[in-house]
Amino acid sequence: MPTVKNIIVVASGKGGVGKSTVSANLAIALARNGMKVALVDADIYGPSIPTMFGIRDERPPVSVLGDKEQIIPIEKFGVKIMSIGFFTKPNQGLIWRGPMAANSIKQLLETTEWGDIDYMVIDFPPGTGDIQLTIAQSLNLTGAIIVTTPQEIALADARKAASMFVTAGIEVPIIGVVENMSWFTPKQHPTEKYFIFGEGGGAKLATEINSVLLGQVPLVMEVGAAADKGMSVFSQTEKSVVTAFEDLAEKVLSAVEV
Ligand SMILES: Nc1ncnc2c1ncn2[C@@H]1O[C@H](COP(=O)(O)OP(=O)(O)OP(=O)(O)O)[C@@H](O)[C@H]1O
Repeated sequence: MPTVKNIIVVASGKGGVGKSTVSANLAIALARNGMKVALVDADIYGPSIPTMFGIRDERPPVSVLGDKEQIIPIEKFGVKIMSIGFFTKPNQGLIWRGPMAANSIKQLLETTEWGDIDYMVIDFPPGTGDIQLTIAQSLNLTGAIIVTTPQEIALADARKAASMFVTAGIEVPIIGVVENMSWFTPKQHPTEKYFIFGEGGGAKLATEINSVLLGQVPLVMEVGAAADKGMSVFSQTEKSVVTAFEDLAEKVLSAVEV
């Protein structure tokens, strides 16, 4: 993909820790900074990006140039989006084996007409399977962001995901760790923080893997509601999450220059 300057993968060990939420809102935040941004949903067995962007029923058009067919990504909130979810029936899971799934992602990336892109964010499936390995080995990745909740069981899996990137032959720099669902602040008690999943886990992981903590995203009910309705968190009244993603984008912009 010669027109794509930087490819950043967002990975986690455990599922459900907020990897897609971080991928989606990081992409939107980078676009709000004037960057040309693409978002690839590589979470092939549970693609949630189309729902999060409210584009689940859309089908990307195909452009034909001579004998070459290219898929045009769907654009929303300033981000060019591609997902295997556009090509599957809702409620129907994929039952592909790893190599087939990995190849379909590769093909999807190669046949999409991206245009000039400053940052491509790839939302990885959780864990360290064939898809992650194939993408890490075949694309020239700029770096990886590890998402975790502060909970020890999430951290244990996040360590494994991080170790994949430092394995010989893969060697993708880890840009940093994002701790999601860091605390909960009830509306009635705006000065209080409840550390539901524990405290300091993201920072601990960052130190262990010789990296940095890029940010902490609080647990906010509207985040889940916005995802279900296909709304950006940036349209919310709850500013703590907006600030968290703006800060994250700033850190990524200074760590990975265009
Ligand atoms: N900070 C947050 N506050 C409230 N809800 C959140 C937050 N982050 C994520 N969620 C919600 O938690 C659920 C899981 O998030 P998400 O889909 O981003 O996780 P994931 O790690 O990508 O999961 P998987 O890879 O297993 O599909 C979603 O319903 C999402 O809206």
